[in-house]
Amino acid sequence: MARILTLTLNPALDLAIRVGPIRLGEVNRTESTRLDAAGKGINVARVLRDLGHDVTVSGLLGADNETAFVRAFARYGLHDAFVRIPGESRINAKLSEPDGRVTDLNGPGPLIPAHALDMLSVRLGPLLPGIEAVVISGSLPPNMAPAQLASLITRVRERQMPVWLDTSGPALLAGLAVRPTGVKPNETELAEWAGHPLDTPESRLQAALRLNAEGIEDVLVSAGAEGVIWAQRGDALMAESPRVSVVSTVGAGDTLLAGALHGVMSGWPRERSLRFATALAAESVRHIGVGDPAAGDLDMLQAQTLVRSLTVQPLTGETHR
Ligand SMILES: Nc1ncnc2c1ncn2[C@@H]1O[C@H](COP(=O)(O)OP(=O)(O)OP(=O)(O)O)[C@@H](O)[C@H]1O
Ligand SMILES: O=P(O)(O)OC[C@@]1(O)O[C@H](CO)[C@@H](O)[C@@H]1O
Repeated sequence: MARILTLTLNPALDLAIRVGPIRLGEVNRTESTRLDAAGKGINVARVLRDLGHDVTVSGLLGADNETAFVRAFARYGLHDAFVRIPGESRINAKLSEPDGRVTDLNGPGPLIPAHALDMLSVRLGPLLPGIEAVVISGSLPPNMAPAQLASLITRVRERQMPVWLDTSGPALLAGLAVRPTGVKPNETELAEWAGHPLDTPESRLQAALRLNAEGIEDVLVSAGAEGVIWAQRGDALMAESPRVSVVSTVGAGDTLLAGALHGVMSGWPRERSLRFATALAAESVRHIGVGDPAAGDLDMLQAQTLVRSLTVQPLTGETHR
């Protein structure tokens, strides 16, 4: 199994709230609430660890409310290489309604001190030589410039190490410009890069292929219940998700990325990796939290996941299914 590092620059405590149909402006009684150490890179790490990898988590963690994170790292078997910064990591509220609608209220996170990224570099220096893949996931702290993310990616790439990126907005644009090995935008995030809506599989495919052509080897575009496109060096596969009843989609994208990377690191054919990742992501939406590789019906979910090739005509980019 592989040694993998995930970086979460702006982790969060996720407050998952299950509630009946929300009545805005009124008192709503919730069905359940729970608070978990999260943030995209930490979620990815949990799934990879459950899949048997040796996973180190790093990034920038607020020292004042670190206890829940430290306990979670111990419980999940993750090596803690987070740099502590003053203040508290944010709390993100996730409201799940009975019809499957999920509303995310994500905080900005704490401001980071001027020397925080230097401290992170120092921390990562001795770690990186033993690492086989790096995942950088989630938003940036409010005072971290997208260019600083780009230089972090570049420094890791200079060590010939694969870097997978999952972020959004200006950070995604800056990250894409320096060509990580792989990216996992959802359709909204990719649309920001493309500059127009990507509401059909065809438009998502075209955008993914453009990224391949610009030098990003693996482009995994998630589109919720509509499934996933995985474009690799101009050759694309599409997976249709199995139907499941939705409790919370929070962490589905992280589960998908972890499942795909697991396939890559295990040397599986891409079709197998995509089927596995898509089924595991569907498993995750049935409950709060990331996907569980030990779920008893994962094989059945995989059998219900349709993967097909999208045959690409190189010059026009026209597709035939
Ligand atoms: N309703 C659903 N039914 C089945 N599978 C789903 C559903 N919603 C999401 N998934 C699976 O999870 C994957 C990731 O979901 P989505 O596109 O919402 O990612 P995301 O926006 O990055 O999520 P997040 O940032 O909350 O982790 C989808 O491509 C799909 O495989
Ligand atoms: O605000 P960001 O960093 O973009 O996303 C943070 C977040 O929504 O992503 C995870 C789900 O993917 C959650 O655990 C977490 O709250």
